Amino acid sequence: ACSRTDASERQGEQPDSVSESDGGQDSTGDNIADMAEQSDEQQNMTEDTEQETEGQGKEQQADMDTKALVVYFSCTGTTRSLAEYAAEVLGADIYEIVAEEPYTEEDLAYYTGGRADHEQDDPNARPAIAGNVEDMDGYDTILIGYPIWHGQAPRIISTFLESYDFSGKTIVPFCTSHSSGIGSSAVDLHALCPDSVEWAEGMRFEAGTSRDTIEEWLGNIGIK
Ligand SMILES: Cc1cc2nc3c(=O)[nH]c(=O)nc-3n(C[C@H](O)[C@H](O)[C@H](O)COP(=O)(O)O)c2cc1C
Repeated sequence: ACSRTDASERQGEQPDSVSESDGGQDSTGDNIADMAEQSDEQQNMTEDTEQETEGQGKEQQADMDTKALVVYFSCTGTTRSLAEYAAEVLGADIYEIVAEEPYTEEDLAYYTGGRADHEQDDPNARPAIAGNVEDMDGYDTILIGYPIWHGQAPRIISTFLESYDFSGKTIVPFCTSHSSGIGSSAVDLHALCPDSVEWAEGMRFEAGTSRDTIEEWLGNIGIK
């Protein structure tokens, strides 16, 4: 399931539409070294666009300066698809949270007293992450996607949120689940970040949610 090998193998399997988006090919935790290069490209594009729209109002200009990063954790690919759609729609970079110790199928079998069950039972569990986001300062909007595990975000999301300084940034949580709603899973993450973080309301999607639905959601919450 969630292994590093799987993650690197997957790179070759991604649809063309994903590799066209800025940073869409960065699906592994280890493989974001070229993000800085991509961000330069994106910066140039932003400047060009700004010149074209000069005089159309400051508010619009402010929107264009926003740089988003789509972060996700996904063991069986459900959340990944949605994260890829979001990155595509926003032209954003994408970063996969990869566990240092990959989750095996056995680890993920819930209600068996396995690894995932244990972690979710312990609010202080902080599974280690392999790799990191190199230039978190360069992003002002962070989308974070996760599967619901026993009504909550997987504890590795807590590890991620405690690993960076998100002061002054906007965080947009979204999740997938078998049937549960988002519940308190997103709001429970707020305490892990500084008060100056602006949290968007979290959103739960079902497996197989379309790109159009993701695009509509991003429009509705005003980040697209
Ligand atoms: C350990 C574990 C706990 C889960 N707990 C719930 C749950 O409480 N409610 C629910 O609807 N689905 C639950 N699921 C199902 C996942 O939320 C769902 O399959 C999700 O879409 C998987 O996302 P992924 O493919 O991106 O990993 C759980 C799955 C695992 C592995």
